[in-house]
Amino acid sequence: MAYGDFVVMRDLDFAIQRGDIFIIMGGSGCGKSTLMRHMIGLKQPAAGKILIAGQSLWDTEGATREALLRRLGVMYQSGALWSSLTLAENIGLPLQQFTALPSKRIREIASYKLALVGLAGFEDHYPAEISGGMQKRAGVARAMALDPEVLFFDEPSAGLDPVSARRLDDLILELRESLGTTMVVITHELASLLRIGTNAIFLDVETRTQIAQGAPRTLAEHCHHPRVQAFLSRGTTGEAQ
Ligand SMILES: Nc1ncnc2c1ncn2[C@@H]1O[C@H](COP(=O)(O)OP(=O)(O)OP(=O)(O)O)[C@@H](O)[C@H]1O
Repeated sequence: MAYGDFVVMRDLDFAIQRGDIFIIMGGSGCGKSTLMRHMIGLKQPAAGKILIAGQSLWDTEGATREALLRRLGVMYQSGALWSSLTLAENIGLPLQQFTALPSKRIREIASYKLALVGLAGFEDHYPAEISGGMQKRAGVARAMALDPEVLFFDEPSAGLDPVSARRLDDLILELRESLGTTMVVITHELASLLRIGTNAIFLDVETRTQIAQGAPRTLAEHCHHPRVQAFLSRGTTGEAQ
């Protein structure tokens, strides 16, 4: 992965299995967001391939590429909600854009998605009328609008109090359990990543490559690399920020 001549990371090689809660770990500026941008089709790798269900994302185009990208959903830090739209309208927007469903059906799907994230009855609220934790959950509902097989989260609990952050983790676990959605999560939150992560990679800013791979709890116990250990054994509020 590179920006011009600046190589952010090289020799990355990992696989995410269906149903994984896959954590992208590493210190500030190592390239976590950049990696996510590559995986969701926003940035092309300088070298190498990203395969989704065996198809190379950056070697496809047109309808094939669109179909691949439709399998992915993204929940950004802010939840990326439009403040001038109600929650139901926010969730309906991708459905309006990408399907030919009638508006009554779109409204029903929006209600269903809101119920999934514990926001039944909040269809006609505006984002500013609900709490930060609820906004994040509405953001998850929006990311789920088109029933993605893989859901990406960039620092989902940033800015949340510990109780709301834990509820968001519970939601990630529940959705994985009930819908089988694969989750890819960038997070610094140690308690969270140890609790929910089933697999992970650690990106090392010094060597500019991955230096550990595996379940976070296993890495915490068995990985002896000093920088991985330092990351996984710090207090719950991170020095690695
Ligand atoms: N658009 C860009 N152009 C040039 N360099 C960039 C660009 N975006 C990020 N970088 C650089 O690439 C490196 C990786 O950045 P990135 O944001 O992916 O890291 P990160 O691990 O997500 O960081 P953080 O944990 O602070 O969010 C950094 O050195 C950053 O300055």
